[in-house]
Amino acid sequence: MTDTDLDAGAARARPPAADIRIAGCAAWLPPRAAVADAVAAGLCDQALAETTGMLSVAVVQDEPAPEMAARAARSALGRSGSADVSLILHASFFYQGHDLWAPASYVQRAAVGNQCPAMEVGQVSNGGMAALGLAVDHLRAGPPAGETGRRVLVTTGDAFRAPGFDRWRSDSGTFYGDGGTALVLSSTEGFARVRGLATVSAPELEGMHRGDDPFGSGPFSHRPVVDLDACKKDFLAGRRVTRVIATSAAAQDASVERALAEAGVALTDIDRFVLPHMGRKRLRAGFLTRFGIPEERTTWEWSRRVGHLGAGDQIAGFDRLVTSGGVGAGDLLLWMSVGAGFTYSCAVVEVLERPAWAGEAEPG
Ligand SMILES: CCC(=O)NCCNC(=O)CCNC(=O)[C@H](O)C(C)(C)COP(=O)(O)O
Repeated sequence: MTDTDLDAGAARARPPAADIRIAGCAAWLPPRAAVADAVAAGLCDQALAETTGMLSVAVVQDEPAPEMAARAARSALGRSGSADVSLILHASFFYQGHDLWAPASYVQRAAVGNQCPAMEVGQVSNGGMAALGLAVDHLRAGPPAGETGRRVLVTTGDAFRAPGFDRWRSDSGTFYGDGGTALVLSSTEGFARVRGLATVSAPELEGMHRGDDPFGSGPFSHRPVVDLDACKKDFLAGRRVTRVIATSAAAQDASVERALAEAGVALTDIDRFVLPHMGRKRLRAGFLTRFGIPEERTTWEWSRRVGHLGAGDQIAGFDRLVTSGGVGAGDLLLWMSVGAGFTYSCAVVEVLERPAWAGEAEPG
């Protein structure tokens, strides 16, 4: 794909979002493990810890990933005032607890108990935003005859457990946390609304997360622990990293431009930024410096204590801002996301009112 194609893609801005609302949100996060303790235990390198600026990550003991998602879903549905949904989308990207099984159906049985379609969305770290995009398109299609409106439940859930994953070293520059998140979207009512949303792909970068590995015969057939640095080293060996960064930046810029255009706002109109839970070096390189975003206008002070929740960073960050009372009526939020592939999503969310349950967040 050439930049020209990307430009053409950027030019094909979607029609303005119908009035798609956010009716509920929640996150279920386990207790935190301090980075300093991981360094002291030799699990994490001191120098890397310093460049990331991370202070802790959420580490689950026993709960499976889909159970954390179901707990968040029950909370979000309760906050939304109804368990009525016409579609369930569950996004994740690591092991969900069984080799061949339907985690979205687990979430549906455990948290909803209805018969609507329930399916999984896989777009690695962009999975939550990809599910949001599919939900918005589903809601824009309008309710079937005789119905006044529709609602969609989006959940995410990941637990980055050993031995297959090393939350400190599998993807250096990003420390991984465990947790579940949930978002309830509605075509009729809610405390916030999606003003714009865009996703742009750069498939020429997909090799970065497989490197020179041949396709395997089963999980972990090349190495016992995920090692994204090894794949990235192979991928970059045959390429100019400046070209890789330029391709990545062009697609990310297109997603931001399209979302802002759909919302009819400028970057300078944004009040708060909900960003991926990467370490500070990556956050600066990919977001803060590139887009001139002040750190204090982001969720960093909180996300540096949570870690990268797989597909759930943006929903978790939004939930944090709402439940902590950090946002109110009229605030414009920009949700920004990137996933291996690569795919880049961006959403403009306007807070219409502070919901009655806002301010429930526990400290930290
Ligand atoms: C695998 C989980 C996932 O989907 N993560 C999101 C995609 N990964 C990233 O954005 C990682 C950070 N960025 C990159 O790797 C860039 O593309 C670079 C520019 C290739 C190298 O960045 P660095 O390793 O130096 O931080």
